[in-house]
Amino acid sequence: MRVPPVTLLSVNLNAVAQLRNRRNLPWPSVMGIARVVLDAGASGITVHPRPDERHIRRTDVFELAELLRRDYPDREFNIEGYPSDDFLALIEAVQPQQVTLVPDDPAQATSDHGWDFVGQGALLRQVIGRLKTPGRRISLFCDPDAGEAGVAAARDTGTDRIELFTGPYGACFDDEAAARRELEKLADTTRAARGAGVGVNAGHDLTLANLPAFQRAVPGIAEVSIGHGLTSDALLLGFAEATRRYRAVLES
Ligand SMILES: CC(=O)[C@@H](O)[C@H](O)COP(=O)(O)O
Ligand SMILES: NCC(=O)COP(=O)(O)O
Repeated sequence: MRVPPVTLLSVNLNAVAQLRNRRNLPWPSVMGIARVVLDAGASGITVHPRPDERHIRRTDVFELAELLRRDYPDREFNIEGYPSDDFLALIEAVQPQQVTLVPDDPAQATSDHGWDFVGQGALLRQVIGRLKTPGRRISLFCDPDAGEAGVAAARDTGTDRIELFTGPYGACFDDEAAARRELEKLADTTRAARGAGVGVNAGHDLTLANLPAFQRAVPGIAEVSIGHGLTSDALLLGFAEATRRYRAVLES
């Protein structure tokens, strides 16, 4: 598979929506921050609307889709979630360019594992058959140690890409040896995926501190989606500067 020229940055706005939802007020504005990060060069916007609307609301999803379509037609909308009936209907109404399917149950605090591609293969094949259109790619959340067997089972679902779950790597911020071991798993799974013709995205707990080593050790990533870390940096730097710094790492 051809090496992507540069790893793209999709900014996840869940954390911005979560801050807004502390009050029944419209700020910080999810749409306003979307504009700032897109103007600073983000290649797209990611959201993971959860059933309880604890952060991103259904209305945000429609407004962001309209913003991207109207003012940023060259950028992508990536919507993540478990393929419930409500989620599938939302995707069909909004028509994003990428859908990332994640095996979360509704009560889950955050995403913490990838799909069982064998055990849930039938479900995934059926959902992907329904969601995949010429203008839309599908990505499946994937454990870092999926390896060749996992990737082969993922490919059999018909997915275009996998998204590596980088949470365990992010959790090694104070343990270099453990971080190296996580990077090896991520690199092995990426090699296997690319060898099988499956594209690779990555995300969860990536930060300005851990992204450079990830970039060096795991080449060939098409896109990273980053929210929590970038939002934390933006509290100090502002969203435009934070976006530029993440892009600079990805383009170095
Ligand atoms: C699919 C994934 O990796 C998650 O990182 C997700 O987008 C984050 O969800 P929360 O913002 O709800 O923790
Ligand atoms: N798919 C991962 C994502 O969108 C962002 O996760 P995080 O940076 O908020 O951990």
